[in-house]
Amino acid sequence: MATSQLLQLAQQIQDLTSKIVSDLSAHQIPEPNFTPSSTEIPETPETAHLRASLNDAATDLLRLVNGPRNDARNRICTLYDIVAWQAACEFGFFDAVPEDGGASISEIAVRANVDEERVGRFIRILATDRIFEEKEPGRFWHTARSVVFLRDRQIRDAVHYQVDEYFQAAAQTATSVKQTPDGFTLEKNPFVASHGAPLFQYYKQNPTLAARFASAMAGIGRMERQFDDLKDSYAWATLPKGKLIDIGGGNGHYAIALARTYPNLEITVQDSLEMMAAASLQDLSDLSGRVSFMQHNFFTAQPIACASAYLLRQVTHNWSDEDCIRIFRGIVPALEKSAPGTPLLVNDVVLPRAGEVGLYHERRLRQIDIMMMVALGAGQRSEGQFGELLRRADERLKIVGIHGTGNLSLMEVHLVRE
Ligand SMILES: C[S@@+](CC[C@H](N)C(=O)[O-])C[C@H]1O[C@@H](n2cnc3c(N)ncnc32)[C@H](O)[C@@H]1O
Repeated sequence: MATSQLLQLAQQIQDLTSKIVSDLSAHQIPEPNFTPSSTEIPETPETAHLRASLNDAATDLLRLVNGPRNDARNRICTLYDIVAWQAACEFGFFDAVPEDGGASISEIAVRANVDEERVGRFIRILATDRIFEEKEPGRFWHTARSVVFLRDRQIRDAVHYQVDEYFQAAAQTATSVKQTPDGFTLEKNPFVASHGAPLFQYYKQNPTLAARFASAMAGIGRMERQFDDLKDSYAWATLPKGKLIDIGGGNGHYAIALARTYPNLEITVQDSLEMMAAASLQDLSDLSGRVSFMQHNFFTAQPIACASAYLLRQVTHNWSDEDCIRIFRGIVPALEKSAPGTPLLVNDVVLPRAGEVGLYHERRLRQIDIMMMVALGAGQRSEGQFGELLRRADERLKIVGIHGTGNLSLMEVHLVRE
């Protein structure tokens, strides 16, 4: 066993990498590489766990070897990596390079409608992160790390909305903290300081950006294994007859995926008029009407009673405690009219206690917590905080189970009647 901490970390990296390689080999899956034809390591709970441990070990090794000053220099300059991402998304660099065969800076500049000088600078910093490769001077090819954004619009949108409206908002954070000594709210937060309106109102005013946001939500879900986690974390196939109501379901991408996986499910997706417009662009002909859409404001009483279940996916983290209480209360009358034990399923991050999970995993959860603070003056919550909000909404609302193994948990809440 290695005696130095650096060698111990290197040994952990060796052991974890050997496990990954042997698992790939056992399943006859090729190792990933940087070429566009490379496949990714499949997303399973086991690979997610190995990856998190490897990230913890490799990042600690780099932190120690780089040292605090060198590491700080690298970190503060990631801001300029984001600037290059912003240009690449905004001006379509990913589409400007064909999948087979490269493109010169001048060709990319024409397609992107940006001058060659700036295109070259932006694309060269991306290439230092293996996003594009300059195989010949002035000529770039896709890599595995760039071609994904050419092939997958939703994944690109997931990057684009972050480096655009969210990045602008994030820059206002410290200023906004000084202006709000009592804390952030939906009306007073960095996003509002930057864009002049709360997030969902801003999207109401900008339908194109609203459609990009809906597409980004689907993309983010597929950047992790969120659908698989949702699919596997509840016995959807055994839900009794009746509608599953996906409250704040966006353009219905999760409802559609669930309905395609579970032929027993009939789902109504509720959201704003703008999201209904984005939803109507999708081809649902294979679902025989099992997914329907209705406009509904979740701050008003739930209009569908006697459902098989109610789902709130990635909704609560957008709202303050008081607003979450209003959302929960809106569902209570419908739960009262539904069969006893009808679940309210809250699918969101449940923050871990200190030391409960590795730093890599906790950091990813806390990044979203800060994102919610910046964008909505809201945040993620622990199990205790959720329990307290539910109790304040209605004493009878109780968490009866917490399911799932991924970043998001599925809390099963019942209206417990004596
Ligand atoms: C973070 S997104 C989550 C969407 C979807 N559930 C998912 O998991 O991808 C939050 C959703 O809440 C919707 N929303 C915001 N305010 C709402 C309201 N008052 N009534 C209904 N939906 C609302 C937004 O339009 C958005 O689609």
